Amino acid sequence: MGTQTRWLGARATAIRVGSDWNCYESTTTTRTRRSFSLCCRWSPLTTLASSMPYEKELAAAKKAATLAARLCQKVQKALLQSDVHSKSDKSPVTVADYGSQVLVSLILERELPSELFSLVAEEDSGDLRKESGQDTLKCITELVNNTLANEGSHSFSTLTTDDVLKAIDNGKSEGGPVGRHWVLDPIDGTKGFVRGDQYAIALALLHEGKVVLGVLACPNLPLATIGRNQQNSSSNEVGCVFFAKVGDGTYMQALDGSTQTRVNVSAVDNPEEASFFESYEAAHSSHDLSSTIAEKLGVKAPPVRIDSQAKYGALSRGDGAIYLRFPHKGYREKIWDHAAGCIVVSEAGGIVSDAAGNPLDFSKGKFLDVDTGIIVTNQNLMPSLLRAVKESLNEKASSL
Ligand SMILES: Nc1ncnc2c1ncn2[C@@H]1O[C@H](COP(=O)(O)OS(=O)(=O)O)[C@@H](OP(=O)(O)O)[C@H]1O
Ligand SMILES: [Mg+2]
Repeated sequence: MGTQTRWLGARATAIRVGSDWNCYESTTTTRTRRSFSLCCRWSPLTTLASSMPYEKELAAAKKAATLAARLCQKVQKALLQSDVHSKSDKSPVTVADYGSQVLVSLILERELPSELFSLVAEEDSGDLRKESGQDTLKCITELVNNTLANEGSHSFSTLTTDDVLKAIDNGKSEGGPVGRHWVLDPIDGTKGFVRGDQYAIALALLHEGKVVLGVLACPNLPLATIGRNQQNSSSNEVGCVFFAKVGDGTYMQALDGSTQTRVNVSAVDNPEEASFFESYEAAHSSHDLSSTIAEKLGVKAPPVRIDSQAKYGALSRGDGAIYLRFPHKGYREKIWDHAAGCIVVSEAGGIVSDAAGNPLDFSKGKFLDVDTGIIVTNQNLMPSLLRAVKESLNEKASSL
């Protein structure tokens, strides 16, 4: 099928590529692509479905994150200490972090060919371009080629090391308030990944500074539940994908592709019945402060500590009702550590805010300017949680 064009008036053009109609709005300064749904009166129903807002983008993001998760699973199984390299900030980074970023970058570009592609991602190719990085680069290239071949992605010819470097460097975008930007943490919770614990492939799309879709692939997260009720669960199956797009709710399915189920945050309104998540690593979030807040609020259960945005996924399906994150002074949160988790929780009915109750602002580039910390809970508990946070922070400040 060829490309067809229809003029919709002075400012808009609908272009059909294959079976999809897309709407392009022209202004004097920009030409932005918009999803095209009910206004497309001549579209057949099948076309209408595929042009629902962000539908194609969500399908591409799920495909990319799932394939990246396969690669990560393979590496985590085989992980030996010698596979762990050190970035300049000394955090462990493995071939899987890079490999995951390559796959997501290639798949998004391949699946959404008409997009102006912008990706804000955690890894860069600097270390791999050095003499000392050549063996790692070869290893990543082989890993990505094997993953693509095993998953039957015949549409990719064998990648060279240069293709791999280019795909990694696709992630150099700075983001910002204008246009569309994909946001990727190829392995969120690298320390958990290296430890054999929880991690996530976290992918989100920003449109005009707002998160409009998010996918969290959590290869080690139990399908049933984690935390307080885990011991009652009958299934040992692990591997979940959470996904959400704006206005459409949050869904979860097994990483191996079971039917999707809609999920909702816990409706608990009594803090005594609530449990809370926090970072596994005390260096990433003050466990002391969380425990003061939880005590003030009346939470009885001990904290559930898991790595990565798997915390947002677990909270979106009601495994726990609260997530507290208080990084130590001077740390600046990155958008890729929260964008996907944020929409997964908010579309499931939860609230994500900074410690002062302000929504997170993803429009400022790579960093989030958060006031003190990030708190997540349901609508019922948020007012009392905000009070407990405020009191605890005041007490902490006056004790210094
Ligand atoms: N000092 C400090 N303070 C706060 N946060 C930090 C800090 N250092 C790192 N990070 C970021 O934390 C990401 C890991 O997520 P979590 O903190 O939720 O998980 S963990 O339990 O601590 O592993 C982790 O994500 P990845 O780097 O993708 O693993 C970091 O972006
Ligand atoms: Mg991260």
